[in-house]
Amino acid sequence: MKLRFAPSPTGLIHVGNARQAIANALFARRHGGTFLLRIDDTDRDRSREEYVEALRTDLAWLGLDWDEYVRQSDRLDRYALAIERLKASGRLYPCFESEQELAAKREARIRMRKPPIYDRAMLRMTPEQRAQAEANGKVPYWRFRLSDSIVAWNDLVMGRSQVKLTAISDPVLVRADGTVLYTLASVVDDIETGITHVVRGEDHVTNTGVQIDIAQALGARPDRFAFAHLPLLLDEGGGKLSKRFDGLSIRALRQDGIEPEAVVSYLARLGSADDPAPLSMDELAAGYDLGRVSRSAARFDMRQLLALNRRIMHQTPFEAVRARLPEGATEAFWLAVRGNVDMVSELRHWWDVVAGTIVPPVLDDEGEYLLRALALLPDEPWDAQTWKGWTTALREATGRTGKAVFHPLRVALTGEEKGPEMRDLLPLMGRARVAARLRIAAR
Ligand SMILES: Nc1ncnc2c1ncn2[C@@H]1O[C@H](COP(=O)(O)OP(=O)(O)OP(=O)(O)O)[C@@H](O)[C@H]1O
Repeated sequence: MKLRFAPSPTGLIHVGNARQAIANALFARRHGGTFLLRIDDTDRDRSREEYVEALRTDLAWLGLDWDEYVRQSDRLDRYALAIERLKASGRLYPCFESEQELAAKREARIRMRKPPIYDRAMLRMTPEQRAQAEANGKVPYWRFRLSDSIVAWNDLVMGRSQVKLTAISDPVLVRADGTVLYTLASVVDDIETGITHVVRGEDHVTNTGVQIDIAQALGARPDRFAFAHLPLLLDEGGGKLSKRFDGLSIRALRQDGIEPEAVVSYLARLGSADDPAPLSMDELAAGYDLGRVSRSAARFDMRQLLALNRRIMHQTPFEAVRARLPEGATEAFWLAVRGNVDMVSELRHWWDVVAGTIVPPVLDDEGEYLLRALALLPDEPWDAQTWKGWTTALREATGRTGKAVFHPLRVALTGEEKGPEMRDLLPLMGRARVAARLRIAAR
């Protein structure tokens, strides 16, 4: 078994693209198959080297290792052979119509209530007419003559699927400048690199019908590939994701401080019969089943991702995050705060609370209480019992109970209404810092 993820390097990959990469990687891992990363860079105008690097980095960050790596731009000679073969069998035919001519024909067909597909006029061109066109300086581009048939397959996600080829224009596979289009390059690669399962987005369903036809024209058996089309992922407003707006790019999530395990766990199960849970790649792969993926579009929900991220951080040991913590942060700090933040990037604030400077609020009505608290502040050394001892003494001295005891202290010392246990924060702050903040807040 062999699978591939085949992105075009035309922008930063987003969560929708990543969902396909994860589906391929997990399916391959589940069945002991091979996972190939293929860079579909035949479109020279839109492909950029920096995006090739970016997608390798982003996939590696997600923990998706590939067993093989292929670039379409390295395989142009293979496509040239396939082009010759299709020309020789008469399946590729030269075309000379300009964009304007095609647009005019389309409009005419719409007026005549005919489907606006290519009319195959060039297929009926005589050799003399072709010679005449070339003598006039025209260079042909090449279309593939589709079969007059319905192509059907058992989709591993969508179930029985079919594409009626007579309802589609014969696709252009070679441009006038001789460069090959993705539609052909992809088939040649899938055949020659031994791909068995093509798992990709629903946007490719029509392509699949066409590509099965091309594969057969190149000598492949009709059942050469198994197909799975996953529904597209939409943004929170139900809009389309795009590589050109990088709000939901993998890069942006990484820079925001989200854990890769959270992204993978979330995307692996989003829009499936299984609830997202914080699981390792092996655990996810063990139960991965394309049959459990829903057939309708799924929406990306940042709150769900953050909830998962929080759960993952809660389980993460100090050593695993150490390098990403603020400089000087200790294990005690990590254990105190990890259950109270959605992302590692929020830790900066809590590090300032315990080891740096914050601007504590002035608590107008609590001045007297805070000064009492200052007077009762125990001497160091401090430990996890210090908070209890201090607040018990305060309760007895002031007659206060419940929230009225703790809340003014929390706000004065952290500047926040909520947060990690004060019991854990207090020893990290130390007496001098606590005393200074009480004085400021009491003013
Ligand atoms: N919103 C989406 N949800 C799920 N999968 C998607 C989404 N958009 C693209 N894909 C899938 O991502 C994979 C990589 O495709 P590709 O690199 O062509 O992405 P693309 O976002 O469509 O980019 P481009 O605009 O450059 O064509 C394909 O399997 C494609 O079906």
